[in-house]
Amino acid sequence: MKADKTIAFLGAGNMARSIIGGLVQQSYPSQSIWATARSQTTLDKIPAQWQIQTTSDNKTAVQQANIVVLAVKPKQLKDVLATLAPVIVNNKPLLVSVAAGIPTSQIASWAGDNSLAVIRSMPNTPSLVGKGATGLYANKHTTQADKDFITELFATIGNSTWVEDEELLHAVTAVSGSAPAYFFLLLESMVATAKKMGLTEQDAIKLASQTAIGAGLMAQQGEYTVTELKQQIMSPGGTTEQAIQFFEQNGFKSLVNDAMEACYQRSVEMATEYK
Ligand SMILES: NC(=O)C1=CN([C@@H]2O[C@H](COP(=O)(O)OP(=O)(O)OC[C@H]3O[C@@H](n4cnc5c(N)ncnc54)[C@H](O)[C@@H]3O)[C@@H](O)[C@H]2O)C=CC1
Ligand SMILES: O=C(O)[C@@H]1CCC=N1
Repeated sequence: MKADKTIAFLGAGNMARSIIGGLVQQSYPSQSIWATARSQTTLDKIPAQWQIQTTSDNKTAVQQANIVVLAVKPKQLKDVLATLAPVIVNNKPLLVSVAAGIPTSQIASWAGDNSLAVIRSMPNTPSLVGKGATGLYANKHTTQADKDFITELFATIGNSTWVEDEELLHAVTAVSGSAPAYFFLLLESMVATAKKMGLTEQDAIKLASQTAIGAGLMAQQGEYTVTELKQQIMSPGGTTEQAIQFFEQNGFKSLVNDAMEACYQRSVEMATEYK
């Protein structure tokens, strides 16, 4: 990609570090990446070999930036933007929020100008290993060039999906933003049982995580539906059938549905919680 823009990440926490790590590994010029945090302890978690620019002063980072990635917690965003409003209104960087729930209109308003270009994203932590899945929405003040750059940016760390209706980002949060944790929960449970069955933790993780990667790749190929892929493993009278029947008869699908609905509803709530 044309790496000609300076990007400032405000809030160098888990999500920002996942995206930055992905960008650095894909050779985005490290001198064009800034990351901020209030404490030095947080900044120290950024690997020194990334050689990016760090500061505890958001204003210093924003002043250099063409793109400002808002990566603090949703409840911190209002105060962060209020303090930076004068420099944002003056420099008009493209704002890219990763914050769950908070609408683009709210972000522009907190930043002091309703006509600011704001892109709202919902990435996920596998961005760190180049396998991120990101949902994107652009407000009407964003140019096609802004959208193209952000598409390319997220393409360096995985794939991305634009939605035309901002409300759909709540669903993206339930399907991919929060979802690595669902798979980690499943792996955690599988590894615990594998250990009871006699495997070492290391072998169990090696087997189960490779299985997760393989299943994901097959689903992504799209040659068969996920239902067909599931059925291909279920030999009649065999072992898989026992496990799948147990899952399905004991409410697995409704459990997944209810968990995702809870995630979605929390995202909706967060849209108004921090006004
Ligand atoms: N963790 C995840 O998997 C995902 C997180 N998100 C969103 O990313 C955002 C950040 O989440 P995490 O990285 O998980 O949280 P985090 O707590 O790891 O990171 C937030 C960082 O912001 C820093 N910070 C707090 N106040 C600040 C200020 N005034 N100026 C500069 N830095 C400040 C904190 O030191 C902290 O390191 C949230 O808005 C969340 O909704 C979105 C998608 C996935
Ligand atoms: O749990 C959260 O609120 C954030 C948003 C998506 C993933 N983590």
